[in-house]
Amino acid sequence: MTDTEDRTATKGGAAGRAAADAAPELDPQAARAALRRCRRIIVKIGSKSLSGDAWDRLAAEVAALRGRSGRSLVIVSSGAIALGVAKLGLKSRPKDMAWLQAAAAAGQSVLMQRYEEAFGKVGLLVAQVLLTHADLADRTRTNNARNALAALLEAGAIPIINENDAVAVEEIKFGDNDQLAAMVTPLCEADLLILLSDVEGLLDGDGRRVPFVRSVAREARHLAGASTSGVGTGGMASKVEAARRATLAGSHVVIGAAREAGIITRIVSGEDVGTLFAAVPQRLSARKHWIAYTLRPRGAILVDRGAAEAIGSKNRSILAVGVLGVRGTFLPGDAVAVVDPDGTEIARGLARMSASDAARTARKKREEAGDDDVVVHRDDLVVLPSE
Ligand SMILES: Nc1ncnc2c1ncn2[C@@H]1O[C@H](COP(=O)(O)OP(=O)(O)O)[C@@H](O)[C@H]1O
Ligand SMILES: N[C@@H](CCC(=O)OP(=O)(O)O)C(=O)O
Repeated sequence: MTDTEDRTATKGGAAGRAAADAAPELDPQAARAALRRCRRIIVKIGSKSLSGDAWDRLAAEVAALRGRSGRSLVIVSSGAIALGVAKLGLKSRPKDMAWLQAAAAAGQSVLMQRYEEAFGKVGLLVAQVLLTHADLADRTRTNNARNALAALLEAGAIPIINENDAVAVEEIKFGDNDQLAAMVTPLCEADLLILLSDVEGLLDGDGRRVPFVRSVAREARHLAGASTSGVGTGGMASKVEAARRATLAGSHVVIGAAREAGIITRIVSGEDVGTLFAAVPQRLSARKHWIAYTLRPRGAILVDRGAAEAIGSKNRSILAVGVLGVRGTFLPGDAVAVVDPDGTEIARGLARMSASDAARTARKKREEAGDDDVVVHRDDLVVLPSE
Protein backbone atom coordinates (compact mmCIF):
# COMPACT_ATOMS: atom_id res chain seq x y z
CA MET A 1 0.00 0.00 0.00
CA THR A 2 1.36 3.41 -0.88
CA ASP A 3 1.05 6.62 1.09
CA THR A 4 -1.07 8.04 -1.72
CA GLU A 5 -3.58 5.23 -1.33
CA ASP A 6 -3.53 5.83 2.39
CA ARG A 7 -4.37 9.52 2.04
CA THR A 8 -6.94 8.98 -0.69
CA ALA A 9 -8.72 6.33 1.29
CA THR A 10 -9.15 8.49 4.38
CA LYS A 11 -11.26 10.94 2.37
CA GLY A 12 -13.95 8.26 2.21
CA GLY A 13 -15.67 6.47 -0.67
CA ALA A 14 -19.33 6.61 -1.64
CA ALA A 15 -20.44 5.06 1.64
CA GLY A 16 -18.13 7.27 3.69
CA ARG A 17 -19.43 10.39 2.00
CA ALA A 18 -23.05 9.27 2.22
CA ALA A 19 -22.52 8.52 5.89
CA ALA A 20 -21.06 11.94 6.56
CA ASP A 21 -23.87 13.71 4.64
CA ALA A 22 -26.88 12.14 6.27
CA ALA A 23 -25.39 10.57 9.41
CA PRO A 24 -27.01 7.21 8.54
CA GLU A 25 -25.06 5.61 11.38
CA LEU A 26 -27.71 7.15 13.63
CA ASP A 27 -30.80 7.07 11.46
CA PRO A 28 -32.07 3.73 10.10
CA GLN A 29 -34.01 5.33 7.25
CA ALA A 30 -31.09 7.41 6.05
CA ALA A 31 -28.88 4.35 6.32
CA ARG A 32 -31.25 2.24 4.22
CA ALA A 33 -31.48 5.03 1.63
CA ALA A 34 -27.67 5.19 1.48
CA LEU A 35 -27.60 1.55 0.31
CA ARG A 36 -29.16 2.64 -2.98
CA ARG A 37 -26.03 4.65 -3.72
CA CYS A 38 -23.59 1.76 -3.14
CA ARG A 39 -21.54 0.86 -6.20
CA ARG A 40 -18.98 -1.76 -5.17
CA ILE A 41 -20.77 -4.64 -3.49
CA ILE A 42 -19.30 -7.76 -1.91
CA VAL A 43 -21.69 -10.67 -1.38
CA LYS A 44 -20.46 -13.34 1.03
CA ILE A 45 -22.43 -16.55 0.92
CA GLY A 46 -22.03 -19.25 3.56
CA SER A 47 -21.82 -23.05 3.19
CA LYS A 48 -25.31 -23.51 4.66
CA SER A 49 -26.85 -21.50 1.83
CA LEU A 50 -25.11 -23.16 -1.10
CA SER A 51 -27.29 -25.99 -2.29
CA GLY A 52 -30.05 -26.61 -4.83
CA ASP A 53 -30.68 -23.62 -7.06
CA ALA A 54 -28.68 -21.19 -4.89
CA TRP A 55 -26.13 -20.56 -7.67
CA ASP A 56 -28.81 -19.85 -10.29
CA ARG A 57 -30.61 -17.42 -7.99
CA LEU A 58 -27.35 -15.67 -7.16
CA ALA A 59 -26.42 -15.47 -10.85
CA ALA A 60 -29.80 -13.96 -11.76
CA GLU A 61 -29.47 -11.26 -9.11
CA VAL A 62 -25.88 -10.43 -9.96
CA ALA A 63 -26.75 -10.22 -13.68
CA ALA A 64 -29.64 -7.87 -12.93
CA LEU A 65 -27.64 -5.57 -10.65
CA ARG A 66 -24.24 -5.52 -12.28
CA GLY A 67 -23.30 -2.66 -14.52
CA ARG A 68 -26.38 -0.62 -13.59
CA SER A 69 -25.21 2.86 -12.64
CA GLY A 70 -21.67 1.55 -12.50
CA ARG A 71 -22.29 -1.19 -9.96
CA SER A 72 -19.76 -4.01 -9.66
CA LEU A 73 -19.99 -7.15 -7.58
CA VAL A 74 -17.51 -9.47 -5.91
CA ILE A 75 -18.46 -12.79 -4.34
CA VAL A 76 -16.82 -14.39 -1.33
CA SER A 77 -17.99 -17.98 -1.40
CA SER A 78 -17.73 -20.77 1.13
CA GLY A 79 -18.86 -24.27 0.30
CA ALA A 80 -15.68 -26.05 -0.83
CA ILE A 81 -15.41 -28.25 2.26
CA ALA A 82 -19.12 -29.15 2.32
CA LEU A 83 -19.07 -30.05 -1.39
CA GLY A 84 -15.80 -31.95 -0.98
CA VAL A 85 -17.17 -33.99 1.92
CA ALA A 86 -20.02 -35.16 -0.34
CA LYS A 87 -17.72 -35.72 -3.33
CA LEU A 88 -15.26 -37.86 -1.35
CA GLY A 89 -18.13 -39.80 0.22
CA LEU A 90 -17.20 -38.85 3.79
CA LYS A 91 -19.88 -39.32 6.46
CA SER A 92 -19.31 -35.93 8.09
CA ARG A 93 -16.99 -32.94 8.06
CA PRO A 94 -13.53 -34.30 9.01
CA LYS A 95 -11.69 -32.95 12.09
CA ASP A 96 -8.22 -33.83 10.89
CA MET A 97 -6.51 -30.90 9.09
CA ALA A 98 -5.18 -32.91 6.13
CA TRP A 99 -8.64 -34.40 5.51
CA LEU A 100 -10.28 -30.99 5.75
CA GLN A 101 -7.78 -29.72 3.22
CA ALA A 102 -8.43 -32.72 0.98
CA ALA A 103 -12.17 -32.05 1.17
CA ALA A 104 -11.63 -28.38 0.33
CA ALA A 105 -9.43 -29.24 -2.66
CA ALA A 106 -11.95 -31.78 -3.94
CA GLY A 107 -14.87 -29.43 -3.36
CA GLN A 108 -13.37 -26.18 -4.68
CA SER A 109 -13.44 -27.42 -8.28
CA VAL A 110 -17.09 -28.47 -7.90
CA LEU A 111 -17.86 -25.09 -6.35
CA MET A 112 -16.35 -23.25 -9.30
CA GLN A 113 -18.11 -25.57 -11.73
CA ARG A 114 -21.42 -24.55 -10.15
CA TYR A 115 -20.52 -20.88 -10.52
CA GLU A 116 -19.28 -21.37 -14.11
CA GLU A 117 -22.53 -23.07 -15.09
CA ALA A 118 -24.96 -20.75 -13.32
CA PHE A 119 -23.23 -17.50 -14.23
CA GLY A 120 -22.50 -18.73 -17.78
CA LYS A 121 -26.23 -19.18 -18.34
CA VAL A 122 -26.80 -15.46 -17.71
CA GLY A 123 -23.79 -14.42 -19.76
CA LEU A 124 -21.41 -13.65 -16.90
CA LEU A 125 -17.74 -14.59 -16.58
CA VAL A 126 -16.43 -15.74 -13.23
CA ALA A 127 -12.84 -15.92 -11.96
CA GLN A 128 -11.48 -17.87 -9.01
CA VAL A 129 -9.33 -16.05 -6.43
CA LEU A 130 -7.95 -18.14 -3.57
CA LEU A 131 -6.27 -16.36 -0.67
CA THR A 132 -4.69 -17.22 2.66
CA HIS A 133 -4.25 -14.90 5.59
CA ALA A 134 -0.49 -15.01 4.94
CA ASP A 135 -1.18 -13.45 1.52
CA LEU A 136 -3.10 -10.53 2.98
CA ALA A 137 -0.55 -10.06 5.78
CA ASP A 138 2.09 -9.40 3.12
CA ARG A 139 2.02 -5.93 1.54
CA THR A 140 3.31 -7.00 -1.85
CA ARG A 141 0.89 -9.89 -2.15
CA THR A 142 -1.95 -7.70 -0.89
CA ASN A 143 -1.17 -5.17 -3.60
CA ASN A 144 -1.02 -7.96 -6.20
CA ALA A 145 -4.42 -9.22 -5.07
CA ARG A 146 -5.85 -5.68 -5.17
CA ASN A 147 -4.55 -5.13 -8.71
CA ALA A 148 -5.78 -8.52 -9.93
CA LEU A 149 -9.25 -7.88 -8.47
CA ALA A 150 -9.40 -4.42 -10.03
CA ALA A 151 -8.36 -5.83 -13.43
CA LEU A 152 -10.97 -8.60 -13.20
CA LEU A 153 -13.71 -6.07 -12.47
CA GLU A 154 -12.52 -3.88 -15.33
CA ALA A 155 -12.66 -6.94 -17.60
CA GLY A 156 -16.29 -7.42 -16.55
CA ALA A 157 -15.68 -10.67 -14.66
CA ILE A 158 -17.13 -11.59 -11.26
CA PRO A 159 -14.34 -12.57 -8.85
CA ILE A 160 -15.27 -15.56 -6.68
CA ILE A 161 -13.03 -15.47 -3.62
CA ASN A 162 -12.48 -18.29 -1.16
CA GLU A 163 -9.79 -19.24 1.28
CA ASN A 164 -7.02 -21.40 -0.18
CA ASP A 165 -7.86 -24.12 2.34
CA ALA A 166 -5.54 -26.73 0.84
CA VAL A 167 -2.48 -24.84 2.09
CA ALA A 168 -3.93 -22.87 5.01
CA VAL A 169 -3.08 -24.32 8.39
CA GLU A 170 -4.16 -22.68 11.63
CA GLU A 171 -1.64 -19.82 11.83
CA ILE A 172 -2.24 -18.62 8.26
CA LYS A 173 -6.02 -19.10 8.23
CA PHE A 174 -8.56 -16.28 8.22
CA GLY A 175 -10.65 -18.16 10.74
CA ASP A 176 -13.65 -18.19 8.44
CA ASN A 177 -14.98 -16.51 5.33
CA ASP A 178 -16.83 -13.80 7.27
CA GLN A 179 -13.42 -12.49 8.36
CA LEU A 180 -12.02 -12.98 4.86
CA ALA A 181 -14.89 -10.85 3.51
CA ALA A 182 -14.19 -8.12 6.09
CA MET A 183 -10.52 -8.03 5.05
CA VAL A 184 -11.35 -7.98 1.35
CA THR A 185 -13.78 -5.03 1.85
CA PRO A 186 -11.09 -2.29 2.04
CA LEU A 187 -9.04 -4.12 -0.59
CA CYS A 188 -11.91 -3.78 -3.10
CA GLU A 189 -12.91 -0.36 -1.75
CA ALA A 190 -16.37 -1.83 -1.34
CA ASP A 191 -19.14 0.38 0.01
CA LEU A 192 -21.50 -2.50 0.82
CA LEU A 193 -20.85 -5.96 2.23
CA ILE A 194 -23.78 -8.40 2.23
CA LEU A 195 -23.40 -11.48 4.43
CA LEU A 196 -25.91 -14.09 3.24
CA SER A 197 -26.75 -16.93 5.59
CA ASP A 198 -29.59 -19.28 6.55
CA VAL A 199 -31.11 -16.76 8.98
CA GLU A 200 -32.96 -13.54 8.14
CA GLY A 201 -30.43 -11.49 10.07
CA LEU A 202 -29.27 -11.08 13.63
CA LEU A 203 -32.10 -12.36 15.83
CA ASP A 204 -32.89 -11.11 19.33
CA GLY A 205 -33.69 -13.26 22.38
CA ASP A 206 -37.29 -13.74 21.13
CA GLY A 207 -36.18 -14.80 17.65
CA ARG A 208 -37.14 -11.43 16.10
CA ARG A 209 -34.94 -9.83 13.45
CA VAL A 210 -32.88 -6.85 14.62
CA PRO A 211 -33.25 -4.42 11.69
CA PHE A 212 -30.53 -1.92 12.59
CA VAL A 213 -27.44 -2.01 14.79
CA ARG A 214 -25.92 1.27 15.98
CA SER A 215 -23.49 -0.19 18.46
CA VAL A 216 -22.13 -3.72 18.14
CA ALA A 217 -21.07 -3.70 21.79
CA ARG A 218 -24.44 -2.61 23.15
CA GLU A 219 -26.90 -4.13 20.68
CA ALA A 220 -25.37 -7.08 18.87
CA ARG A 221 -22.51 -8.91 20.52
CA HIS A 222 -24.51 -10.39 23.39
CA LEU A 223 -27.17 -11.70 20.97
CA ALA A 224 -24.67 -13.44 18.71
CA GLY A 225 -22.95 -15.32 21.52
CA ALA A 226 -20.03 -17.55 20.63
CA SER A 227 -21.99 -19.61 18.16
CA THR A 228 -20.28 -21.99 15.79
CA SER A 229 -22.48 -24.21 13.67
CA GLY A 230 -21.70 -27.70 12.37
CA VAL A 231 -21.58 -26.92 8.63
CA GLY A 232 -20.07 -23.45 8.49
CA THR A 233 -17.30 -22.35 10.77
CA GLY A 234 -18.20 -18.82 11.77
CA GLY A 235 -21.63 -18.58 13.33
CA MET A 236 -23.38 -15.28 14.05
CA ALA A 237 -20.64 -13.99 16.38
CA SER A 238 -18.22 -14.06 13.49
CA LYS A 239 -20.65 -12.23 11.20
CA VAL A 240 -21.19 -9.50 13.78
CA GLU A 241 -17.43 -9.04 14.23
CA ALA A 242 -16.92 -9.03 10.46
CA ALA A 243 -19.69 -6.41 10.20
CA ARG A 244 -18.01 -4.23 12.82
CA ARG A 245 -14.68 -4.38 11.02
CA ALA A 246 -16.14 -3.70 7.58
CA THR A 247 -18.08 -0.66 8.84
CA LEU A 248 -14.78 0.72 10.16
CA ALA A 249 -13.47 0.45 6.58
CA GLY A 250 -16.34 2.71 5.46
CA SER A 251 -18.65 0.01 4.17
CA HIS A 252 -22.26 -0.61 5.09
CA VAL A 253 -22.99 -4.21 6.04
CA VAL A 254 -26.23 -6.19 5.85
CA ILE A 255 -26.72 -9.72 7.17
CA GLY A 256 -29.58 -11.35 5.25
CA ALA A 257 -31.21 -14.65 4.31
CA ALA A 258 -29.88 -16.28 1.14
CA ARG A 259 -33.20 -18.11 0.66
CA GLU A 260 -35.31 -14.94 0.49
CA ALA A 261 -36.28 -14.21 -3.11
CA GLY A 262 -34.41 -11.25 -4.57
CA ILE A 263 -32.62 -10.57 -1.31
CA ILE A 264 -29.62 -8.75 -2.81
CA THR A 265 -31.84 -6.54 -4.96
CA ARG A 266 -34.08 -5.76 -2.00
CA ILE A 267 -31.09 -4.81 0.17
CA VAL A 268 -29.61 -2.61 -2.56
CA SER A 269 -33.04 -0.96 -3.07
CA GLY A 270 -33.02 0.14 0.57
CA GLU A 271 -35.80 -2.21 1.71
CA ASP A 272 -36.05 -3.00 5.40
CA VAL A 273 -34.69 -6.57 5.21
CA GLY A 274 -31.89 -8.23 7.16
CA THR A 275 -29.78 -6.52 9.79
CA LEU A 276 -28.02 -3.32 8.78
CA PHE A 277 -24.79 -2.02 10.30
CA ALA A 278 -24.10 1.46 8.88
CA ALA A 279 -20.63 2.55 7.77
CA VAL A 280 -18.77 4.74 10.24
CA PRO A 281 -18.38 8.29 8.88
CA GLN A 282 -14.70 8.58 9.82
CA ARG A 283 -13.49 5.46 8.14
CA LEU A 284 -9.98 4.11 8.50
CA SER A 285 -7.70 4.25 5.48
CA ALA A 286 -7.13 0.89 3.81
CA ARG A 287 -3.60 0.82 5.25
CA LYS A 288 -4.65 1.57 8.81
CA HIS A 289 -7.49 -0.94 8.54
CA TRP A 290 -4.92 -3.49 7.36
CA ILE A 291 -2.68 -2.76 10.35
CA ALA A 292 -5.54 -3.00 12.85
CA TYR A 293 -7.70 -5.77 11.41
CA THR A 294 -5.68 -7.93 9.01
CA LEU A 295 -2.24 -8.17 10.61
CA ARG A 296 -1.92 -10.31 13.70
CA PRO A 297 0.12 -8.84 16.54
CA ARG A 298 3.44 -10.57 17.18
CA GLY A 299 3.70 -9.08 20.63
CA ALA A 300 2.58 -6.22 22.82
CA ILE A 301 3.92 -2.90 24.05
CA LEU A 302 2.80 -1.94 27.54
CA VAL A 303 2.53 1.83 27.90
CA ASP A 304 2.09 4.14 30.89
CA ARG A 305 -0.93 6.41 31.38
CA GLY A 306 0.79 9.43 29.86
CA ALA A 307 1.61 7.56 26.67
CA ALA A 308 -1.88 6.02 26.52
CA GLU A 309 -3.38 9.50 26.72
CA ALA A 310 -0.95 10.96 24.19
CA ILE A 311 -1.74 8.38 21.53
CA GLY A 312 -5.45 8.30 22.33
CA SER A 313 -6.30 11.98 22.26
CA LYS A 314 -3.27 13.73 20.82
CA ASN A 315 -2.36 11.48 17.90
CA ARG A 316 1.24 11.10 19.13
CA SER A 317 3.81 8.40 18.40
CA ILE A 318 4.79 5.97 21.15
CA LEU A 319 8.14 7.04 22.58
CA ALA A 320 10.43 4.81 24.60
CA VAL A 321 9.99 7.00 27.68
CA GLY A 322 6.32 5.92 27.95
CA VAL A 323 6.98 2.20 27.53
CA LEU A 324 6.68 0.09 30.68
CA GLY A 325 7.60 -3.20 29.06
CA VAL A 326 7.14 -5.48 26.07
CA ARG A 327 5.72 -8.94 25.45
CA GLY A 328 6.56 -11.37 22.67
CA THR A 329 9.41 -11.35 20.18
CA PHE A 330 8.61 -8.88 17.45
CA LEU A 331 10.94 -7.38 14.87
CA PRO A 332 10.89 -3.92 13.23
CA GLY A 333 7.85 -3.76 10.92
CA ASP A 334 5.89 -6.39 12.83
CA ALA A 335 2.39 -5.66 14.11
CA VAL A 336 2.09 -5.10 17.85
CA ALA A 337 -0.76 -4.57 20.29
CA VAL A 338 -0.55 -1.50 22.52
CA VAL A 339 -1.77 -2.17 26.04
CA ASP A 340 -2.52 0.43 28.75
CA PRO A 341 -1.78 -0.02 32.50
CA ASP A 342 -5.26 -1.57 33.02
CA GLY A 343 -4.40 -4.34 30.57
CA THR A 344 -6.77 -2.99 27.87
CA GLU A 345 -5.62 -3.13 24.28
CA ILE A 346 -5.99 0.47 23.12
CA ALA A 347 -4.21 0.48 19.77
CA ARG A 348 -2.34 -1.52 17.18
CA GLY A 349 0.67 -0.50 15.21
CA LEU A 350 3.85 -1.47 13.42
CA ALA A 351 6.93 -1.56 15.63
CA ARG A 352 9.88 0.62 14.63
CA MET A 353 12.27 -1.51 16.69
CA SER A 354 12.55 -5.12 17.83
CA ALA A 355 11.13 -6.29 21.14
CA SER A 356 14.58 -6.54 22.72
CA ASP A 357 15.65 -3.08 21.47
CA ALA A 358 12.35 -1.57 22.65
CA ALA A 359 12.75 -3.12 26.11
CA ARG A 360 16.40 -2.00 26.39
CA THR A 361 15.71 1.54 25.14
CA ALA A 362 12.71 1.93 27.43
CA ARG A 363 14.79 0.82 30.43
CA LYS A 364 17.52 3.30 29.54
CA LYS A 365 15.04 6.17 29.07
CA ARG A 366 13.58 5.64 32.50
CA GLU A 367 17.07 5.91 34.03
CA GLU A 368 18.36 8.88 32.03
CA ALA A 369 16.44 11.63 30.29
CA GLY A 370 17.37 12.63 26.72
CA ASP A 371 16.18 12.62 23.15
CA ASP A 372 13.44 10.12 22.75
CA ASP A 373 13.22 7.12 20.48
CA VAL A 374 10.12 6.21 18.53
CA VAL A 375 8.89 2.70 19.29
CA VAL A 376 5.74 2.99 17.13
CA HIS A 377 5.37 5.97 14.81
CA ARG A 378 1.96 7.66 14.72
CA ASP A 379 1.71 7.01 10.94
CA ASP A 380 1.75 3.30 11.75
CA LEU A 381 -0.53 3.50 14.77
CA VAL A 382 -4.29 2.87 14.90
CA VAL A 383 -6.26 3.72 18.02
CA LEU A 384 -8.93 1.06 18.41
CA PRO A 385 -12.54 2.13 18.93
CA SER A 386 -13.58 1.63 22.54
CA GLU A 387 -16.32 -0.90 21.72
N1 LIG B 1 -28.61 -14.15 17.56
C1 LIG B 1 -28.54 -14.94 16.46
N2 LIG B 1 -29.25 -14.60 15.36
C2 LIG B 1 -29.21 -15.34 14.24
N3 LIG B 1 -28.47 -16.47 14.12
C3 LIG B 1 -27.75 -16.89 15.17
C4 LIG B 1 -27.74 -16.14 16.39
N4 LIG B 1 -26.92 -16.76 17.26
C5 LIG B 1 -26.45 -17.85 16.61
N5 LIG B 1 -26.91 -17.94 15.34
C6 LIG B 1 -26.57 -19.02 14.39
O1 LIG B 1 -25.71 -18.52 13.35
C7 LIG B 1 -25.92 -19.34 12.21
C8 LIG B 1 -25.37 -18.67 10.94
O2 LIG B 1 -23.96 -18.71 10.92
P1 LIG B 1 -23.12 -19.85 10.15
O3 LIG B 1 -23.48 -21.17 10.69
O4 LIG B 1 -21.68 -19.46 10.20
O5 LIG B 1 -23.69 -19.73 8.69
P2 LIG B 1 -23.04 -19.59 7.26
O6 LIG B 1 -22.68 -20.93 6.78
O7 LIG B 1 -24.17 -18.99 6.48
O8 LIG B 1 -21.86 -18.66 7.36
C9 LIG B 1 -27.40 -19.53 12.18
O9 LIG B 1 -27.79 -20.68 11.49
C10 LIG B 1 -27.78 -19.61 13.68
O10 LIG B 1 -27.90 -20.94 14.09
N1 LIG C 1 -13.27 -22.01 2.98
C1 LIG C 1 -14.33 -22.80 3.57
C2 LIG C 1 -15.36 -21.87 4.18
C3 LIG C 1 -15.41 -21.92 5.65
C4 LIG C 1 -16.47 -20.94 6.19
O1 LIG C 1 -16.17 -19.83 6.64
O2 LIG C 1 -17.75 -21.34 6.03
P1 LIG C 1 -19.07 -20.46 6.38
O3 LIG C 1 -19.09 -20.17 7.85
O4 LIG C 1 -20.18 -21.32 5.95
O5 LIG C 1 -18.97 -19.19 5.58
C5 LIG C 1 -15.06 -23.61 2.48
O6 LIG C 1 -15.06 -23.21 1.33
O7 LIG C 1 -15.63 -24.64 2.84
